[in-house]
Amino acid sequence: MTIDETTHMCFACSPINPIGLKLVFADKGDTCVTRFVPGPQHQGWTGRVHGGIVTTLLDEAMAQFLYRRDETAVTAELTVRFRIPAPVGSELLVEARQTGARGRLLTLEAKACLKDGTVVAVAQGKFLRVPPDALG
Ligand SMILES: CCCCC/C=C\C/C=C\C/C=C\C/C=C\CCCC(=O)SCCNC(=O)CCNC(=O)[C@H](O)C(C)(C)COP(=O)(O)OP(=O)(O)OC[C@H]1O[C@@H](n2cnc3c(N)ncnc32)[C@H](O)[C@@H]1OP(=O)(O)O
Repeated sequence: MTIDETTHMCFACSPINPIGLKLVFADKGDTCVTRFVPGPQHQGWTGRVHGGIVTTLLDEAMAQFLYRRDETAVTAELTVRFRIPAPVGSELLVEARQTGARGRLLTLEAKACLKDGTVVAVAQGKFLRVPPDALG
């Protein structure tokens, strides 16, 4: 599946979505990685990044892992454990890897860490393969 990079508006990864996170991904070994510095506009409780934003980072890293390997799949289930509050202004390193595949079901995990390696949040994701034309 090929996405038109000039028109897609994904909140997480589009370079042209004006309110998007504009994440850029790379493959590193058997993982897919990105970095993000959350700003004050991404907070929930004062000084802490909104959990939905952290969840978006984890979900998108897993989806990108699959997309970059020519899988067309959607998030069917997502579990996130928030270990510590993510501070606004501190870079988050996010990485995702695949943990299994059975029929249409693909399982992945992702984690978000601070630069010193402290784990902020971890996620388990289940993705279901769908026909490429189902994703527009
Ligand atoms: C890799 C994805 C593409 C990513 C592209 C990335 C970058 C490209 C650049 C730009 C693209 C722009 C945007 C990027 C977009 C998104 C990235 C983030 C990812 C998301 O944000 S994505 C949105 C949220 N997501 C949804 O919007 C899904 C809504 N939902 C559905 O679309 C259906 O619900 C579906 C398809 C999931 C299933 O529907 P269905 O009708 O096809 O299948 P059905 O329900 O019959 O299940 C069949 C068999 O799977 C089993 N099964 C089902 N669910 C299970 C579970 N959770 N655990 C264990 N087993 C499960 C059943 O038990 C059954 O098993 P059995 O066959 O044995 O009976």
